[in-house]
Amino acid sequence: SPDPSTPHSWAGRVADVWLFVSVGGSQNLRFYWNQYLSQAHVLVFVVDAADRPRLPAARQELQWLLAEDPRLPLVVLANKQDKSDALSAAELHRELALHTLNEQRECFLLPTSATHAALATATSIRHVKSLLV
Ligand SMILES: Nc1nc2c(ncn2[C@@H]2O[C@H](COP(=O)(O)OP(=O)(O)OP(=O)(O)O)[C@@H](O)[C@H]2O)c(=O)[nH]1
Repeated sequence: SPDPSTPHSWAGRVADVWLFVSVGGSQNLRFYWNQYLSQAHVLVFVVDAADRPRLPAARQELQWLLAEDPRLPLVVLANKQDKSDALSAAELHRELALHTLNEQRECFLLPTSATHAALATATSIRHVKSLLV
């Protein structure tokens, strides 16, 4: 059985458990988003990079969320990269105005795809999730 006096004890590892909470993006759920922020260690914001008409709304929602916590690290996933009309990570960086974030904020922007075909690739959204938690 694990020795609780060692730094690698089972008891120590319990404290490292991560909880990944996926909160829906539909309009009626956005009201609750900020309630998760106070206990969050990182915000993962998944954007449909192929849905150009809704990018201004995504930018606004993201900026509102970030205003709640100036230090919360941010990971933006530029999802649906399998679609030919998807914006690249660089284009999404511009559309979401990520250059306007304060310099203390850690921000990572990653191209992802959540399709079955992408599961085996480096940009699989599942791969990114396993890197994070
Ligand atoms: N082509 C493609 N379709 C995707 C990808 N990710 C999600 N979809 C599709 O997009 C649609 C919406 O996906 P959801 O996962 O329900 O979207 P969501 O925004 O997480 O939904 P909520 O959690 O309710 O906000 C579904 O039909 C998915 O199959 C992707 O990377 N590529």
